[in-house]
Amino acid sequence: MLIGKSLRVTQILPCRTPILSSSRTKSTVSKAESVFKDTSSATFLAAAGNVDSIPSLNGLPEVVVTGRANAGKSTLFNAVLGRKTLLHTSSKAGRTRELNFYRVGAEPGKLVLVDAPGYGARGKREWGQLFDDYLETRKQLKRVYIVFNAKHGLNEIDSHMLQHLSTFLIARDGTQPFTLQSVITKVDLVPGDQLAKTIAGMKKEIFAAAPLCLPPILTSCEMKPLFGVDKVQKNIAQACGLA
Ligand SMILES: Nc1nc2c(ncn2[C@@H]2O[C@H](COP(=O)(O)OP(=O)(O)OP(=O)(O)O)[C@@H](O)[C@H]2O)c(=O)[nH]1
Ligand SMILES: [Mg+2]
Repeated sequence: MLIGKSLRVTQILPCRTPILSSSRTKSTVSKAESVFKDTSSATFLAAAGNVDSIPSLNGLPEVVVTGRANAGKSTLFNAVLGRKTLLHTSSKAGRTRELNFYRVGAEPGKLVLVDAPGYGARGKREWGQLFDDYLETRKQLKRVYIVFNAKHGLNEIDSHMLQHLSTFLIARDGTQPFTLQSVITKVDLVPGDQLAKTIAGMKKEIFAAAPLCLPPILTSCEMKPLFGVDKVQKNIAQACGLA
């Protein structure tokens, strides 16, 4: 509990920061930018539909994304990679059906992004089992990103997922095998005058369900320029020990 509180305090935006302002600074972002700079080298490596087909990939540091179907997971990782169509996206929920592994950087690579099928009404039980098997066995996993759609907020299934993920966060020996980071995407779909209240409500629900979850990064992959994607890049690089 204490760990969660201290992490939260250090990451919350200063109260005078407008909710959609960019706090980007050259010195803090540059290392992370260099990790994702060579957009053309990002490569699809493998897909896994069951635990036996999860590739080993030489232990490169890895992060995975989860969230309700159609929350914008694949779109977010495309934006992080600086690509439009490397990951398949769709306006219909249920597009991603396997764990898909993408290498960042030229061979041998700097880190691996893993896209996952969504949960919820359009999810499938076997996808949930695959995700749990992955979490339980993946030694190089550094951080799980859980994505919420700003327009839809959290529902009961999201809260259950946060509670479920929390059970993986502290190992029996007291160490933390990986961390959990929330991301709120599609902020462009919430009217400006409702955004602060919407985000405050979502934060409350996230922390109620998962006190150890890191406070949300706000993003939009529709705004031009992209909003918050540089923060996600930096966050991934840090989680992987590269910034
Ligand atoms: N307005 C808006 N639409 C977005 C944003 N991000 C994604 N979308 C749209 O949301 C829809 C779903 O995006 P995906 O990235 O396929 O969502 P997903 O979570 O990977 O979905 P599944 O693989 O089906 O679980 C697509 O039509 C995207 O264009 C955003 O920031 N703003
Ligand atoms: Mg997807």
